[in-house]
Amino acid sequence: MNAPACPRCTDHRTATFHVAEMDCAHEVAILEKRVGTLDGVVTLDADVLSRQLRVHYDGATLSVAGIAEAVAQAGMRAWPVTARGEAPRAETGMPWGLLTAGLACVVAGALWLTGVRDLWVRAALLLAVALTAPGTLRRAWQAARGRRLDIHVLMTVAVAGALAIDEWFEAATVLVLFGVAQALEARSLARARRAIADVLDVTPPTADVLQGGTTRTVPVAQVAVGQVVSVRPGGRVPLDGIVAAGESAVNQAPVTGEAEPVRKIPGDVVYAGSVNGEALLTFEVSRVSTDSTVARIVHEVERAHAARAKVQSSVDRFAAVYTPIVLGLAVAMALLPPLLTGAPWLVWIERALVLLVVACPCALVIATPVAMVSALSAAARRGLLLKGGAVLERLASIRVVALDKTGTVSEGRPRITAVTSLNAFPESRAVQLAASIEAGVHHPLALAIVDLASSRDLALLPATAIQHVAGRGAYARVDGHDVCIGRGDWLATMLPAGAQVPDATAVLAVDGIPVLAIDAADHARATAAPAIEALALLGAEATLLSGDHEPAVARLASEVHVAEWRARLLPEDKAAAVEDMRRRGPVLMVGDGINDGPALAAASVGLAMADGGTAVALEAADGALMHHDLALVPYAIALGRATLRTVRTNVALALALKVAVMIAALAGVASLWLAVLADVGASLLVVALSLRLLSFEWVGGGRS
Ligand SMILES: Nc1ncnc2c1ncn2[C@@H]1O[C@H](COP(=O)(O)OP(=O)(O)OP(=O)(O)O)[C@@H](O)[C@H]1O
Ligand SMILES: [Zn+2]
Repeated sequence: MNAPACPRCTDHRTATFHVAEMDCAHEVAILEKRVGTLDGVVTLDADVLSRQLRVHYDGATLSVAGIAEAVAQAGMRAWPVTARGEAPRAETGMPWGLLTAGLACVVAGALWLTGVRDLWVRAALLLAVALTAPGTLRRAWQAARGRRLDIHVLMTVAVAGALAIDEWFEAATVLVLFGVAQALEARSLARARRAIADVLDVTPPTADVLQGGTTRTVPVAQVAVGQVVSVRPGGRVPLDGIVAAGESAVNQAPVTGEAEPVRKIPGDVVYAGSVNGEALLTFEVSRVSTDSTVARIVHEVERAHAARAKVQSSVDRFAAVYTPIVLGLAVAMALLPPLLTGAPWLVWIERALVLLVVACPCALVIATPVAMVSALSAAARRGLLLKGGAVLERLASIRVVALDKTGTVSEGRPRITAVTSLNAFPESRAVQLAASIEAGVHHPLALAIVDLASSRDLALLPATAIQHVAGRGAYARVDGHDVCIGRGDWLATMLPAGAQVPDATAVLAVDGIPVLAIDAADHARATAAPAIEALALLGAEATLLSGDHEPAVARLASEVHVAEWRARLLPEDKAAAVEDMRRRGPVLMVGDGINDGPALAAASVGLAMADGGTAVALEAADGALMHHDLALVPYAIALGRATLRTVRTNVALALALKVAVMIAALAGVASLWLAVLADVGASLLVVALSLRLLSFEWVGGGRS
């Protein structure tokens, strides 16, 4: 993987590690302090969900071993991850020790109830403690050595305290419950990771390469650009490429999210991860596997995981002060009542131990990343690529939506509706000259004008010195004349003062005299009107931005029921218009990312229509629509809101549970195992609620 250029390294490298102990905010904070400050480390991304640590460093001053060493000094172990998704330790398998310990607790309880006391009960409890304590003790020791205070240390202190005051039953049940909690949490997180990976992991591992008349099946990583690959009917396309032979309907939903299969004929682009339809296709590979569109999407989504949202940072900050405060409270609770009022020590120590367990902020910390990652994956599956939780967060607040007209709301395939000759210039000659320039220009209008000329059987004349001025028009020398075509106001500045330029989509001038007015119309996309209606349901007003002249913009606006529009904008005016709209609230701008880069950047959130993933669009914006479905615009806002709502619910639930246990502890009705149960419950609840976002659907209507 290429590291981004940065001035701080002479030898850029990026390494990814799996750190099994990194399951809470403490660990991340410690790693940031210990590893982040190492000589040669440029950036450090820690992802609690995948327990991965990504380090960008200067290979000249630091090595993978050096980083692993620093992690070890912090009391954790770092395993280098070589390929995506490869974790060194599977957290599955039957936890026999835990089951036996649980059974021992049940037996002890039963014996105690039936009146058998002391020896046997104690033996059963001892067995339970012996089976469960070592794991927790080892982790606590690692943490203590790295001067970290984590849940294992808290648990060890709590259990030691319980044993010290001769509460064997408490100690054993707490250890067993804690073991169950850890196992469940690991399992549900592993499930979350798998669910997310499944969404994104769509490319087959091998490709059928045609070489000298035979087909060889080789790993996709070994296929080079230019090789010819075949895909059987029903098979998955292994790499990005251009169809060389065959004709088939291809379902590219896994890549672009579009539901309908797309017909592919020779010359068309196919994307790795798409599913081939009814016929054999052969195609020439255009990108190596690590550079395919879907690989880039995965890369963006993975990078997005590390980009922290504001809520996440504030939750982490809160967790960082929460733990010491509750710990302080626990110490005060153990000491003050007995010292001040002479209350019995045992009672208050036991109550303080409960607080130690409540002090673990894990459920709070895990609340945000699981929700964010689930939402980002759900979006990616639908063809909406978002660059991180921060984007989701800003989407939630959107009040105004600016839509670029041509290519975004309209299909971007204008047809010429009228041509009017001016100053008695022959119309055919004018159309011929216009098409001769436009043949050398890349613009939707240019295509329409060339089409018009060919439908009238007008031959194109050679044009020299063609200049295209973005958002304005073009000029050239054609057949010995100075020919200029473009928007009226721009053309007026190119002509001798006082020239009469009519109002039209474009005007053609020959040797300084306007000779042809061209009117064009473009169809609205079928998805535009419903999307704008859905936006209204979400309380977001839509505004159309266009470089076209007023009548054309007004016509399209009324077709899709947009009350507000702005016409005759130059590309730089669009950015100013967005700035202006921001006074009314956060603005979402949707454009095609080519002429409207500045406007996308000026908006609170800029989404580009990437249509299969042009790199430009991905880089310029906060996200991209991988296919032309405007329904993704209201979906994005609804998803952002649902994500924030989930995060807030999660944090509130986790806090409420903890406060309830705290109050119960103060009142003396909470036991240690109840505290552990509340802690597990909170973590599991938070993960379960967040995973619901994986299947988030929004089609307009009540929710949100
Ligand atoms: N190649 C061209 N030929 C003729 N006119 C052009 C050309 N390029 C631009 N123009 C003129 O400049 C105007 C603005 O062009 P621009 O490409 O910025 O936007 P647009 O095609 O109108 O799309 P949008 O509605 O998204 O702004 C066009 O409406 C047209 O009048
Ligand atoms: Zn670097």
